[in-house]
Formats: sequence, C-alpha cells, structure tokens
Amino acid sequence: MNNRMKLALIQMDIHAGHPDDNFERMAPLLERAVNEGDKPDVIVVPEMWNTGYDLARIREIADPEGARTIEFVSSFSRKHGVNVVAGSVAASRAALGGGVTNTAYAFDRAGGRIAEYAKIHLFKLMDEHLHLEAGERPGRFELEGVPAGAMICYDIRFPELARKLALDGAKVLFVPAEWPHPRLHHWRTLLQARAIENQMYVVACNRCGASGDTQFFGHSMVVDPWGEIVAEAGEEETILRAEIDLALTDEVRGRIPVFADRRPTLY
Ligand SMILES: O=C(O)CCC(=O)C(=O)O
Repeated sequence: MNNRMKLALIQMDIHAGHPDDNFERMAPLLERAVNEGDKPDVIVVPEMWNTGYDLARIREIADPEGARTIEFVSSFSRKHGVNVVAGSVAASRAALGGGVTNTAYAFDRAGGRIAEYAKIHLFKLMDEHLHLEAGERPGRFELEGVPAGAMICYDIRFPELARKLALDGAKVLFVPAEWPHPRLHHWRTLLQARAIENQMYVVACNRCGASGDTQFFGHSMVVDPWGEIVAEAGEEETILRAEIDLALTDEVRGRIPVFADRRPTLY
C-alpha cells in the first residue's frame, strides 16, 4: 500500500430490525466497491448496519458473537484481497448473559480479523444505554503496517479518546456512524476538529435514509490531517471514493509540533 491508501466508503440505507435484508443490501454494494472504478485498499461501512436502531428487539435480532458478520465480511475480504473496516454491528454475547454490544470489526486482505472494538460511550438520547453494553477498550489496530484507530459515532464527541489513539500512534481514524439530522453541523465540525487537533486522517462513513421519524443525512467524509475535506458525499446512497497520502500526517505533525508541545502535567 506504500503511503497511499485508496478508500471506498459505502454510504448505505439500513432497514432497521431486518438483518437479512441488510445482509442482502450489503453484498452487492461490497461487490460494486471492488468492481467499479479503481479497486480500493480499504472499504468502510456504517454503524449497526445489520440491525439498525431497532433497540426494543435488539437481543432477539443481534448477531450471536458476531459470527454471521465475521464469516460474511471475512470471506468477502479474502475473495477480493481487500481490507474492510466492517462498520459496526449489533453482536450478542453469551459472556454478557445475552447482552448486546455495538461492535466494529476490521479484516485484512486475507480475511483475518485484525480489530474488534465495541462503542465505549452509549448515546442516551437514543436510549442506547438501556439496551446495549458499553465497550471497555479503545479501537487501536494496524492496517498493513499503518497505525489506525476506530471510533463509533457518538464516541467522536470525546476528544480524549481520539487523542489516546493518536498518542498510541494512529494516523488514520475510521468512524462508522448512524448520525441523524438535525446535527449535520456537529458531525462535520467534530470530524474536522478530531482531524486537526490530532493531525490525522478521519475517514467517516455514515448511513443515509430514514428509520421511522429519524432522517440520516449521509455526508460521509474523508478529512486530511490539515482539516481539509478530501471527499464528502451528499445525502443519497452512494460509494464515496478517495485516495489519501499517509505521508501528510508526518508532514503536518512536523509543521505544527502539537504532540511535542503538549503539557499533560497541567491537564
Ligand atoms: O452524537 C450525536 O449527535 C449522534 C450520535 C449517534 O447518533 C449515535 O451514537 O448513534
């Protein structure tokens, strides 16, 4: 992959409460991502794409131990030799007495699972805390030698978590989301802020469409370490493509030495 990384972000609609439908929708979108245009190095998909936010039925419809998702995405990655940051899915856990986590996975080109992290901050405005179990570990991983991190949706409101991932070396932050109207300005501003303050790429894949009264605006985005928007989708279902140059992270970190200038003993 050298320093360049080709990205394909699948900004898809999700049918809340219907995992079979969502697996059926995801399959052709993944195929399009690798077969149309330049083959990407990394595909990224949104948050909770298997179930959507049918939280009242989440224990019933979640993927037991993430097994279906793992098999589905891993075999796709292996077949096409592509990395996939597999968004997040609702996964039920026998170890949590059937409790459900909002879990992100990543797979390498050989289909190997290289990351697993569950959303740490549950979003009370949508009652997540009443139905889901919170994750306990940050999502730091390596993607073909590139230090990376993942933060799911609401987690991006917590700059300490992004900073921790950056201090642990992350140069690219992947953000799977289901971020709705009317908070488009929060979404765009927070993604740019996390990129600027941590001098890293932010690759954010949001869903589009509607669930009940909630409208999701899409606007999946790739932001560079200088805070410039490299690519941004509109509100429709689409595959957003971008190519990033990871050398820019070191260059920007050299230009304004934020990490060297930190004074953590004071805060
Ligand atoms: O923080 C927000 O405004 C949106 C968060 C959200 O929708 C989520 O975490 O699912």
